[in-house]
Amino acid sequence: MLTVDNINLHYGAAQALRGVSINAEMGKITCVLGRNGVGKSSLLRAITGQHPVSAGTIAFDGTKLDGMAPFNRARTGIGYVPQGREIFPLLTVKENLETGYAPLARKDRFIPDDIFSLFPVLQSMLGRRGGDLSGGQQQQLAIGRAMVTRPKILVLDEPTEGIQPSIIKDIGRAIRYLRDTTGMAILLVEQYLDFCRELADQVYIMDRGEIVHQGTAETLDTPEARRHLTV
Ligand SMILES: Nc1ncnc2c1ncn2[C@@H]1O[C@H](COP(=O)(O)OP(=O)(O)OP(=O)(O)O)[C@@H](O)[C@H]1O
Repeated sequence: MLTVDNINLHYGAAQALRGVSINAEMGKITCVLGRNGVGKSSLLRAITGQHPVSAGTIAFDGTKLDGMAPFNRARTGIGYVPQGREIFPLLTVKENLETGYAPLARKDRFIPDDIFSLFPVLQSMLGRRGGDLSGGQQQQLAIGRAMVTRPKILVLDEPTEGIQPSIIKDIGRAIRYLRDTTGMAILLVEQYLDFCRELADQVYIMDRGEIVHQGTAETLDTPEARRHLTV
C-alpha cells in the first residue's frame, strides 16, 4: 500500500499542498479528482520524487520514500505515466518501451506480452517514431512503457486529457485489467468525473491544495462533493 501522510509541498514561497494524506491500496483503483491547478500533479510529483515535500512522509510497501531519488522509487515498484505523456518523439515505439528497462534486472529486460494484448496498436507500430503517433496512441505507449517496469503501483496523471472517447474506453479497460490480474495498486488523478466514477474503488477530491472529500465512487454524486468539482 502507498501511504501519503500529511505532506506539504512548496514552489518557492507558494504552497501547493497542505497536509495532504491519502492511501492507495493494492488491488484497488484510487482516484484523486479536482479542478485545474488544485495540486493533483504536485501530489504525484511528490510521490514519484520529482519534487521534494516540505513536511510529512510517503511510504510504499513498508519503505519510507523520503529523500529517495526518482529512479530508486521506480525500483521500489512505482510506475509513472506523466501528464502530457512525455513520449520521446524521435525514438521508435519499441525504443520508447525499452526505456522502461532502466530499473530492471537483466533477466527482466523484455516487453511483457500483455502490453500488446491490451494495446494491439503498439505492436503494429513498433517501428514508428513516437512523435508520429496520435495523442491517444501516445497515451497507450506511456502506459505500456510504465508497465515494462513491472510496477506494483501505477500512478497516472490525467490519462484521458485530450483523448478521443474510444481510446478512453480502451484505457479504462486496461486499468481495470491491471487491477484485476496483477493486483497492483492504481492511483489516478483526473478532472474527468465520469471516468473516475466508473473505475474508482476509492476517491478523494482536492481543492486548493487540500483533500476536501474522501469516500467510495458513489459519494461523488453528493452535493457536497459536486461543490468542489464544478467550476
Ligand atoms: N513549477 C511550478 N512553479 C510554481 N508554481 C507551480 C509549479 N507547478 C505548479 N505550480 C502551481 O501549484 C499549484 C498546483 O499545481 P498542479 O499542477 O499540481 O495542479 P493540478 O491540479 O495538477 O492542475 P492541472 O490539472 O492543471 O495539471 C497551481 O497553483 C500551480 O500554478
